[in-house]
Amino acid sequence: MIRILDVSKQYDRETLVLQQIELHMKTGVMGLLGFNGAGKSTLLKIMAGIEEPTAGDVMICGYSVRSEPDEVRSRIGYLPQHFEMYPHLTGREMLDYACTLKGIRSRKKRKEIVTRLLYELNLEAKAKDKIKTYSTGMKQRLGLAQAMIGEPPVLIIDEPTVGLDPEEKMRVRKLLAAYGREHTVVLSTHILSDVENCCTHAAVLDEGKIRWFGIPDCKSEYREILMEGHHRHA
Ligand SMILES: Nc1ncnc2c1ncn2[C@@H]1O[C@H](COP(=O)(O)OP(=O)(O)OP(=O)(O)O)[C@@H](O)[C@H]1O
Repeated sequence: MIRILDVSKQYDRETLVLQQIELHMKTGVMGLLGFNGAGKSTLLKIMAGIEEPTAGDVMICGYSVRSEPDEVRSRIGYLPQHFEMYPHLTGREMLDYACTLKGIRSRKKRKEIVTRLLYELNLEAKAKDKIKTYSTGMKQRLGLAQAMIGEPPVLIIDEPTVGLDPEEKMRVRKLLAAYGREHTVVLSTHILSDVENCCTHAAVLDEGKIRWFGIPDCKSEYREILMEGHHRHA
C-alpha cells in the first residue's frame, strides 16, 4: 500500500530534515513517533503529496507521489496538523462540501456518507451548528471525518488525538484501528498510549532517521529509544 523509498528532505542548506527514509507498510495502522522537530509532519506531507522530497519517492497503492500525484490524491485521505475550516459552515455543510471536492456528485450519496461519518465521529448532535461554535476536539473529529470520505485505501493523519478528551481519544483510536483492518493508516503522535492502543506497527523517527520499526508492545525496545531521546532533547 505504502512504500517510502529512500526519501530525504532538505528545506535549507544546513538542515537535512529526513535522511534516506525507507519504510514499507501493508494494511494496518502505523504510528510515527518522535520528538518535536523530528520530521514526522514533513514525512506525512511528502506521503500526501503536499511537500516534494529532495530525493527518493513514495509509492501509494503503486503510484508515485512525484510523477502521478492525481492518482495518489484520489487514494488518500489526509488530515494535516493545522486544518483550516470554514467557520460559518455547519459540520454537515462542511462534510457535504468536502464530498463535492472529492467528486461525489450524487446528493443522495453525499447525504448517506455525511450521515454515517457524523455518527461514527459522534458529531450528530452538533451537525447543524456552525463550526465556529465547535470545541478543538470537535473540529479534530470533523477533520478526521473529511479525511475518511470515500473510504480511501490510505489514511494519513497528523496527530489524531490532539485536543480530544479521554473518551473521544478511545473512540478515535477504535475507529482508526477498525479502519486499519482493511486499509492502511499512518498517524503521527507524541503519545505512547495512542500507539499501544491502536497501532499494529510503530516507527521512531529521530533526527531525520528511522531509529526503530516494528510491532509495538510494552516490552518493545522503542520505549527505551524514546526515553534515551527524551533525555537528549531535555
Ligand atoms: N517549510 C519549512 N521550511 C523550513 N523548515 C521547516 C519547514 N517545515 C518544517 N521545517 C523544519 O523541519 C524540521 C521538522 O519539522 P516537522 O514539523 O516535520 O517535525 P515534527 O516531528 O512533525 O514536529 P512536531 O512534533 O513539533 O510537529 C523542524 O526543524 C522544522 O523547523
